[in-house]
Amino acid sequence: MTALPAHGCLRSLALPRLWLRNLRRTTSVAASSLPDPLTDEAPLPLPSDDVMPRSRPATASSMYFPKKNQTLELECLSLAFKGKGVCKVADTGFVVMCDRALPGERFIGRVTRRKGNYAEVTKLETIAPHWDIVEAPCEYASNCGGCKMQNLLYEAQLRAKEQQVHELIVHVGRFSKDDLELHNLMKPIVPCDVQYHYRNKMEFSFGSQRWLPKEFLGEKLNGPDKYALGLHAPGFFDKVLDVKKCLLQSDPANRVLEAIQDCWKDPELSLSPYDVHSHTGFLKHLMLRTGRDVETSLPELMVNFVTSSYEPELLKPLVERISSFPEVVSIVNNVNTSIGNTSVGEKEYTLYGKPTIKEVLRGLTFQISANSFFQTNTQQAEVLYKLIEDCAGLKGDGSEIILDLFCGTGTIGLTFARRVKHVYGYEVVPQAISDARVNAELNGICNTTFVQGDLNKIDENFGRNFPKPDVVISDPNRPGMHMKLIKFLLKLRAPRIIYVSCNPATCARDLDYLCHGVAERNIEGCYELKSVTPVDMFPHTPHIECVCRLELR
Ligand SMILES: C[S@@+](CC[C@H](N)C(=O)[O-])C[C@H]1O[C@@H](n2cnc3c(N)ncnc32)[C@H](O)[C@@H]1O
Repeated sequence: MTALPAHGCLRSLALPRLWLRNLRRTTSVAASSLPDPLTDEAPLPLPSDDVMPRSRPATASSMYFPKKNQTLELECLSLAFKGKGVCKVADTGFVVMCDRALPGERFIGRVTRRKGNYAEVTKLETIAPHWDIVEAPCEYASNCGGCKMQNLLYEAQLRAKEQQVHELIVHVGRFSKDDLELHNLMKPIVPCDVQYHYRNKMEFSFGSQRWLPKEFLGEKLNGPDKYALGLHAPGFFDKVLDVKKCLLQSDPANRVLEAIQDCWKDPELSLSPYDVHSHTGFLKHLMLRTGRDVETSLPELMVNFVTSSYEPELLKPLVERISSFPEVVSIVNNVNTSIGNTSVGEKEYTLYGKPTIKEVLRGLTFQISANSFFQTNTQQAEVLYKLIEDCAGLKGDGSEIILDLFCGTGTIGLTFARRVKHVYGYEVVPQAISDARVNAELNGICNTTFVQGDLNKIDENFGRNFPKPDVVISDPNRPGMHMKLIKFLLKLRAPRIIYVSCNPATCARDLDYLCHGVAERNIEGCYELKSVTPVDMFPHTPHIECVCRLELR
């Protein structure tokens, strides 16, 4: 594993700084459905999807505002969260955000939306390519919503991610630049050594409206040719880009995808994709999970068909075909009768083989069911967990208590269990908790307690069922921690918190609360931020993971 230099990359900080300046307390930024850390109820004043500009100093450019549909010549300066390019309108300095624009690129864009004091544009034509251009190896790269950065040199992707985290820690987390430099808080981003075929889980959608790239728009599609199995076209919930292969998943998973693509549209099978408008049709999603046979270390696959009703006879031809692949050890059917787009079924049926697959992480064996959370990049999860363990600084004498918040299937806590006295894990998904208990048993670990519960709804009794922890691991999903949990942690005063985050914006906000408090609520922070290490878990995508170490002051 090699690490890149931390700050050799901050070549375009000036512009993002402008639009991040007033972000932290804004309420008028892009709509967010996040829980509110301030009021416990209202939405959080932080954008979840985008980190958007709110106010800029009055300059000549602030007098300028482009009209909807206007075409502009633009230059991309940096990447913002979710991989959108932060761009400047030539001559005015006005800021626009553009999907798929990359730093250094000059292009013509059309204004699609005005939002507060900035605009969103769609790229029409590149005038001069971005710095660090490379050829994207995937044939779908320019149209697929999955990997937006495949044509950006990997080192440049890392620099952009590192820069984003740095910006958010300074401007949302309110850690001064001097503090950061002084204490050398910001660690270099940890790259991902394997940049393709790293995902152990992919979820494809069946769609009745195949999405066609611009160049094929004139083509007339009839009957099953209109159907698609693949990834949603960016910005469309109802249009699906038909894909035969995805370079992010394993080779066996690609062989299964190809086999299903080969036959599912055959009219003789009478299979129909679910239509999200009319709410008719059968096939909703195809989830492919790759695990490992613990004896042979060879890949083993779970195929999960998500359907709108339980009709195993309809799935039989597909099941027969894919069960002939030696790697396929589990075929399940999640039946979801709701009109929503979720892949979790109200009921799950095993159509072939076992209901679960296994994977090995940090020397432990984990059982994974169709709907349980498991780190999606197993190889990089090894790196992530090692980093978490290093940050936790365990004594290793079996005396310490660990509180593992948002524990999923218990993977982090379980990998610590042999070195500590006891692990207490909390998680909202009941199936993940039962998997965590099975995982403890599977590995002969007896010093863990996993409890199902919603950490957004804790009350004053929370904390009575476990002793004061020496180390808290908190690994929330994208909305970050609820204010109730932040208040609890500030009262608990555990000596160390390791905050693991997949959303650097909410991470920076929560670090701010834990360290600086919330003045308007009379809440005092009591932690000191010791380090922030970005980790690239998902090359070619805008996602960034961070591991942060906090010590009680
Ligand atoms: C990023 S995952 C981390 C899982 C685990 N730490 C791991 O490394 O595999 C976040 C977990 O938080 C759980 N979660 C989300 N909201 C929650 C809530 N309000 N209360 C408790 N758990 C929650 C999710 O189900 C998911 O398992």
